[in-house]
Amino acid sequence: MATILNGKELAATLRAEQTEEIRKLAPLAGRPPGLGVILVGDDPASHAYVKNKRNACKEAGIHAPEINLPHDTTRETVMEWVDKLNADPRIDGILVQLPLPPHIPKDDILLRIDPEKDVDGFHPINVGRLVIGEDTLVPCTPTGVMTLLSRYGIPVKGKKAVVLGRSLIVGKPMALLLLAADATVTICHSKTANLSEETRQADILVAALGKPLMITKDFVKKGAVVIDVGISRNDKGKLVGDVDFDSVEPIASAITPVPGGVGPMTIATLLENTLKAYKKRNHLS
Ligand SMILES: NC(=O)C1=CN([C@@H]2O[C@H](COP(=O)(O)OP(=O)(O)OC[C@H]3O[C@@H](n4cnc5c(N)ncnc54)[C@H](OP(=O)(O)O)[C@@H]3O)[C@@H](O)[C@H]2O)C=CC1
Ligand SMILES: Nc1nc(=O)c2c([nH]1)NC[C@@H]1CN(c3ccc(C(=O)N[C@@H](CCC(=O)O)C(=O)O)cc3)C=[N+]21
Repeated sequence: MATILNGKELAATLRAEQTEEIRKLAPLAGRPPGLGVILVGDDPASHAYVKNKRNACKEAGIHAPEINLPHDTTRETVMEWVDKLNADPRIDGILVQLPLPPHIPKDDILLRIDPEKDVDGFHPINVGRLVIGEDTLVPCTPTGVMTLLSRYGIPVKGKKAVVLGRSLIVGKPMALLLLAADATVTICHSKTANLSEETRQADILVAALGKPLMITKDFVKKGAVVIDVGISRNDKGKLVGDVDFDSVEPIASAITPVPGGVGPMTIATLLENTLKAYKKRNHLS
């Protein structure tokens, strides 16, 4: 019987802490924190994420204007909106929802965001700072995973961690954070020769593939900690992760559910990063 790592519950606890902190800081700064969100097109998964963010910001007292742009918006228009949010003194964080439509080059947009407002941690300056080991804004999902591990008292130092996936948004920063926490880290991807041979070595296994239920018990060492980042919808429209929870849970020592695991921690961390940028910009401790 594995410990279920309840991200939903922990995220609610973190949000309560954030709400309290914002209540104390807003009078000192003369305004609440601000998070500007740019959403291009009408990808339903993106809208669901934005809706959850909206509710979390409202609850915590974060000013969170949303810029909804049609699918056929030009690169220049998105750039102009980024410039406006960069220049807006009430805005501490900027999030451009990914994926962008194919005609808008993602790298150009991410490069335009002021690194001090880059609450997603995707700007090359912030990626570089993370690699160097400087304190900076770090991508929300992997940071949320580290918070989940630490709040549940799961040791990372000296453990063998295997990360499945190497994206900018999850896999790569996840591997860097585990490395910074003194794990021995292996990163696997679609060209990895023998995936289950690698994953069966893992004390901590993080799946961020986007392949529904691919990770069965055959990929998992007994007693491993299993973190499921994947979010897909099955044919009934239900959310499922990359991990086959029913087969893996009996042999794992701890495991995250989907939904209710990593997803809510991503949103709690987005608020945390917004708070971090707000405090820095206002010279509050
Ligand atoms: N819970 C949350 O808060 C979040 C969840 N997600 C979810 O996490 C998942 C991953 O997202 P993201 O990182 O953006 O996805 P990407 O598609 O950008 O990356 C997927 C990675 O998995 C690798 N991969 C795919 N198939 C296989 C395979 N069969 N064997 C080995 N490696 C494979 C790819 O390898 P290669 O590089 O070789 O192509 C790639 O590195 C998605 O389900 C997404 O919805 C994402 C962000 C936040
Ligand atoms: N610039 C940018 N930054 C991101 O961080 C980013 C992004 N673009 N694009 C899309 C992915 C995906 N992502 C999710 C975060 C939380 C949930 C989440 O809260 N999930 C809930 C359930 C949500 C529901 O019920 O629909 C859960 O897992 O329990 C889902 C998905 C962030 N991403």
